[in-house]
Amino acid sequence: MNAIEIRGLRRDFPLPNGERGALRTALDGINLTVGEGEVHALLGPNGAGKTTLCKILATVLVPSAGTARILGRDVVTRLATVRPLIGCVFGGDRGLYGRLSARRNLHYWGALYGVPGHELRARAAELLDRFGLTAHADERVETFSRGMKQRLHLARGLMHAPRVLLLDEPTTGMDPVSARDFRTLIGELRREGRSILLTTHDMAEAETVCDRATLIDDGRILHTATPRELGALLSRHERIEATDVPAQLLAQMGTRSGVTSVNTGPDGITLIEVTDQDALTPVLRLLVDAGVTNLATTRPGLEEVYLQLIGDRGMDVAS
Ligand SMILES: Nc1ncnc2c1ncn2[C@@H]1O[C@H](COP(=O)(O)OP(=O)(O)OP(=O)(O)O)[C@@H](O)[C@H]1O
Repeated sequence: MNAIEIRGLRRDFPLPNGERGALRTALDGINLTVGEGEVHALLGPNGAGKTTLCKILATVLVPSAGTARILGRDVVTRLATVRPLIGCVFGGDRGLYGRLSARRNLHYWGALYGVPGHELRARAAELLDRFGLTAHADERVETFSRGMKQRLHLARGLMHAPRVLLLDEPTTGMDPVSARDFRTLIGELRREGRSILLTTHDMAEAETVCDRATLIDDGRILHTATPRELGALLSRHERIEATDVPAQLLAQMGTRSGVTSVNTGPDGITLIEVTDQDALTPVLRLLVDAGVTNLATTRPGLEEVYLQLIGDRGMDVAS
């Protein structure tokens, strides 16, 4: 059974200042499957429809058409059975009570999600520890930094140990160390068998943590594939990065069949593109025979694919 199964999903909103009956289509016939135990990244520019999709899966918004199922249960018709299966982290200030302590917030949400009374304390303490919040556990949440609130959001989403996690930009506002810890956490959650749908603007994050990624733009899916397959979409070429390549060899390299380009940047790194795997091995051998040991083969990463397919609208490319 799939963790998430979406068929022909559509969501229209009335245009805020539009004519009566005028609609904006936020999701336009989405089909998407997330397997059990899969970490799936949803990538797209501002306004692409990511949050709308997460909200429908979280049962807080109904679709205009189409269906969405969580572990086989329809999110509209079987709402009560879906809710205990999902943990949602939407960030921002919603969902946390500023005047309560972090611990009391977790007790409150755990109780709401049906965690038995005798387990609440232990579960909250474990999660506070896991997210580095134990030292502040009894302080009011309104005194927390944005990053601390974001970590508390994650803890809240895990209180009832949901099988499916919906994370909408979970690392926004986190410092780099917390963001790195977050990636480790995703790995742990995957090993526990949980399935995760994660929206992010951070390509490096998506590339490191996800099994597959879906690129979404203007309410439509452009591609779903592993980061490596997406890289291959852009280029059938293999690339070699090498440093300290002798000038004579560089000249020789440029005339070899199967080599499409040779460029050395100001940092001294030479990028050699070859047509396919067959052309790769002899070029690598030439480099090694010439004493070049600092070598790596690469394919375009998610960020390059994203920029090529979608452009830099709403994209955090600096990270
Ligand atoms: N309640 C609403 N009423 C009207 N239009 C809405 C509503 N919610 C979303 N939209 C519109 O639907 C489209 C998709 O919005 P959504 O928030 O899902 O995008 P997103 O991909 O999450 O963007 P971001 O990366 O900025 O969070 C946008 O054009 C948005 O303006």
